[in-house]
Amino acid sequence: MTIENVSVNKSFAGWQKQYSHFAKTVNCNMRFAIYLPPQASSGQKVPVLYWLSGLTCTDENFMQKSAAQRIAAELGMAIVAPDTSPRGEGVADDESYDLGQGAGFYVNANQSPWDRHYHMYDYVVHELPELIESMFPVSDKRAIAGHSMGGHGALTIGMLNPERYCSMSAFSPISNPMTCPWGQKAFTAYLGKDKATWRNHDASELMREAKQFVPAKVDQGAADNFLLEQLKPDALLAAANVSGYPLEYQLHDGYDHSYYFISSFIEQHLCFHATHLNG
Ligand SMILES: N[C@@H](CCC(=O)N[C@@H](CSC=O)C(=O)NCC(=O)O)C(=O)O
Repeated sequence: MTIENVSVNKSFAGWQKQYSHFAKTVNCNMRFAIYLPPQASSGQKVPVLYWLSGLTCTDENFMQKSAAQRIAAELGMAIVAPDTSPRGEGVADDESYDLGQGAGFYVNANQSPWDRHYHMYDYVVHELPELIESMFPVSDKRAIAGHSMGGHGALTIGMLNPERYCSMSAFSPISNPMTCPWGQKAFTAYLGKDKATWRNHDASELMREAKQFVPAKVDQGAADNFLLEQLKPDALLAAANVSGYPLEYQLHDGYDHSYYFISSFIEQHLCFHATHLNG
């Protein structure tokens, strides 16, 4: 396996790096960012938080805007942020911001033309952790978190793979994609019309049926302009109520959908994950 280093910056006595590599699950080159805390330079294998970003993002948004590095350095936690879709000239795309490149939705597409590259679920769950755990001084203790489309990805991937993740969290997740415009558009394109397949990638559906409980934390801004039409946290809360899922949920007055919200509460999320990764 070869990976190409794209950038290196020292940050809080650790290292912020970007790499590019050919990923067989998505059949194209992918870029990811990794923050390695100082503990990783002294021979210690550190646990990893996988961060999934939202629509229009790359591997860079979270690393540049969340202010997570200082806390990750203190906690001794690596953070890995993959891109949000396959990319490149030969990769299918759409003119809109909410489909195609930058909008992979963390599923395995089974519909043409998306099925040639859009296997973000397999990339995030299997290929990327395998690479990270073989090339960097990290342990196989994993947590997963994300924002909006990435919050949907983190919650669904966490619940579908309870044995692989110690904890999961989300900011402003698309909580019930089967019933919102972003989700319906992406699922129709990538997964076709069969709603049984959609259900397997809908956090509210999975939470309602959950039998194994991956520790979960969700934060939502009350002034988020996507709240009612796209995010639907009430569906997730209702589902948690049915299954008895111990979901930690907080609604925050005045906060919107932006990284200003994420950077205000990222410390709480990293501490939540550290408790479960080190427990
Ligand atoms: N029309 C907007 C919508 C894109 C947007 O708000 N993206 C969010 C995630 S939304 C759900 O997945 C985001 O994180 N943007 C990047 C950022 O750095 O803030 C647009 O095209 O901007």
